[in-house]
Amino acid sequence: MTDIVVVFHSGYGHTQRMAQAVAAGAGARLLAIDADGNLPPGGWEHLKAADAIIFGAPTYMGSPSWQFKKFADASSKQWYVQDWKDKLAAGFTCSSGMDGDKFNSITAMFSLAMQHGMVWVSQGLMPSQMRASRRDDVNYLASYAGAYAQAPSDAGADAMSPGDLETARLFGERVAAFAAKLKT
Ligand SMILES: Cc1cc2nc3c(=O)[nH]c(=O)nc-3n(C[C@H](O)[C@H](O)[C@H](O)COP(=O)(O)O)c2cc1C
Repeated sequence: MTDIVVVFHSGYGHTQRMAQAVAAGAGARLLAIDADGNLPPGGWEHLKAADAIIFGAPTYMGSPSWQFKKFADASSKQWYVQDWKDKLAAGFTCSSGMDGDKFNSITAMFSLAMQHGMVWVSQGLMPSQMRASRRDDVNYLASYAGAYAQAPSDAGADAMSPGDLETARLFGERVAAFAAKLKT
């Protein structure tokens, strides 16, 4: 049995819906970074025990939200003792723009994972980029390094693209499949 944690921040609920979809696919537990950038009690212990940690944050001003960055900086304690070394890592983000500099958020998560000596899992889905492709197709945003979602800035979290949420679920499944392989 693998132990996978989705640790994420969400200001307005969009990334939270993504996190729920990733967790559903991975069979993971959710660990929310709060509005002050802190984990709930026991959060660091959960991360230490995990086989895989999936990072999630909204893209704000071209990078992960400051709350996620506070969490990342706080993980320097774990870095000192290499608590997360050889765990699987992966990342996802949501923003309003079709691009919106989401890649910068994923690379911030990638760099965090590399500093911790983790092993990065890519998105692993082919992009939906044909003329016949539709917005609600899986991986319509054509990401490779992590999972993307996009939600118009005047739309609530309830109006997210079903294709983006399915992309997130499949992404979680992929991380879980690798975690299971490493356990055998
Ligand atoms: C402070 C702030 C900065 C933002 N910067 C960006 C940005 O750089 N690119 C973008 O596409 N969307 C940007 N957005 C839009 C959010 O990424 C988008 O609304 C996202 O769905 C929010 O996720 P959340 O509900 O999990 O907080 C920004 C929103 C806020 C509040």
